[in-house]
Amino acid sequence: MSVQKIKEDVFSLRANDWDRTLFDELIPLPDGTSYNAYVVKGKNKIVLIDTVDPRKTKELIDDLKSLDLHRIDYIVSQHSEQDHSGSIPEILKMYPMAEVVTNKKGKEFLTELVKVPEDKFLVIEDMGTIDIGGKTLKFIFTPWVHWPETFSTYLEEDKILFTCDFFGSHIATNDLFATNEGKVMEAAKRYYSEIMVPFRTSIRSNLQKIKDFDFEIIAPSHGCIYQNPKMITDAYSDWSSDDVKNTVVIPYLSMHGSIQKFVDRFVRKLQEKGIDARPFDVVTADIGNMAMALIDAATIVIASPTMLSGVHPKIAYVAYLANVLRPKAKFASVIGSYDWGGREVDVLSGLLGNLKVEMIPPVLIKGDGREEDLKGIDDLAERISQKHRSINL
Ligand SMILES: Cc1cc2nc3c(=O)[nH]c(=O)nc-3n(C[C@H](O)[C@H](O)[C@H](O)COP(=O)(O)O)c2cc1C
Repeated sequence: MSVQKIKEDVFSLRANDWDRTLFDELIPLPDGTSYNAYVVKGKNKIVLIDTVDPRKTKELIDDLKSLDLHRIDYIVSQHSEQDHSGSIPEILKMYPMAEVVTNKKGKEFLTELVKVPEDKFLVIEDMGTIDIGGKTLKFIFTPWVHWPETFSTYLEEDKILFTCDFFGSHIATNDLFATNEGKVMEAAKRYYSEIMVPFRTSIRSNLQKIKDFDFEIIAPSHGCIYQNPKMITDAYSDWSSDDVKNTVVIPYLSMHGSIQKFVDRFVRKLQEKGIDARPFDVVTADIGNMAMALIDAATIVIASPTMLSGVHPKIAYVAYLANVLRPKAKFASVIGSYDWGGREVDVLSGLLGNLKVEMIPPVLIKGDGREEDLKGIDDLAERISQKHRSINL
């Protein structure tokens, strides 16, 4: 953890989690992640914006000590999830006079999740302000990025927008700012692909809402700070739009090589048609890479052997994940291999009920197929190509 100055009397207190390998016990973290708290010193009051994951509380406490803060008046909790709120009880022990600033919903969550006592809260309204002496905090409710209570804080005089999870990225780094743009945007996309992707509608309305504010810096509570906020707001506009790319994501699995053979052929046929084919062997793939590819793929094709009348359980897991992430794909299909029969397509269709996709007829092949059966794979690639052209891809 380290204290870094952002502007006069505004500090970043970042706890890098270099060694964390999984987020939410789900998405791999090739570059770790971070939990960022911020201190804003006004002439009259001192504010801590967000805290850190409980496993990093000691680092936050050391940073606060190094800043030699004799008091904290407000702990602004923009998001009640434990990786940002988990240290609040310990910080309250250090600074018992501090009030926990949050909205009504945040108060409910913090009471339940981290047991903040009832008398510690200062409940704010949307667009409410707090004057801390020469600096003004304005609270902008940005719900459902990704919980219902989430809000952002605009520091008017310094033109900084603190956004907590909104615009976050999974990266542990010593760079205060997003200077390594390629790396940070990849980390932001990985973050978006799990946390934000189901909330496209809320993201769009929150992007509209924050447009009214003249901010020069976005300071999220994961990853780097953006000195060029347009870089990340433009990416969010693109990711949350209805636009899809000329991409087919193909989660697949093969026990004896049949599906592997079909997928290899399918990928080649798609590539010949200029389509970006993205196969993911679900047994070995980084599921985060697959989630990132799902953000804006036009089509998903799931390829599985029939197993016990349905699909392989590892494919069922990925189908379930795609269904809850609700990516904006327009088309879907299935490639299957079987020996005696089953309900593979029905099972997969049942797992993908959330997706607003047009189903393209599946290709089911016995065993590893004969040459005439494999033509079905080529036909599927051609149908997908036609569908993509029909939406101008
Ligand atoms: C545990 C297990 C269960 C299976 N259940 C079915 C089934 O219910 N129906 C069927 O037609 N084939 C079933 N199969 C056969 C496979 O679907 C078939 O061999 C397929 O071609 C395997 O594809 P792969 O070579 O890509 O692994 C089963 C195979 C295994 C190993």
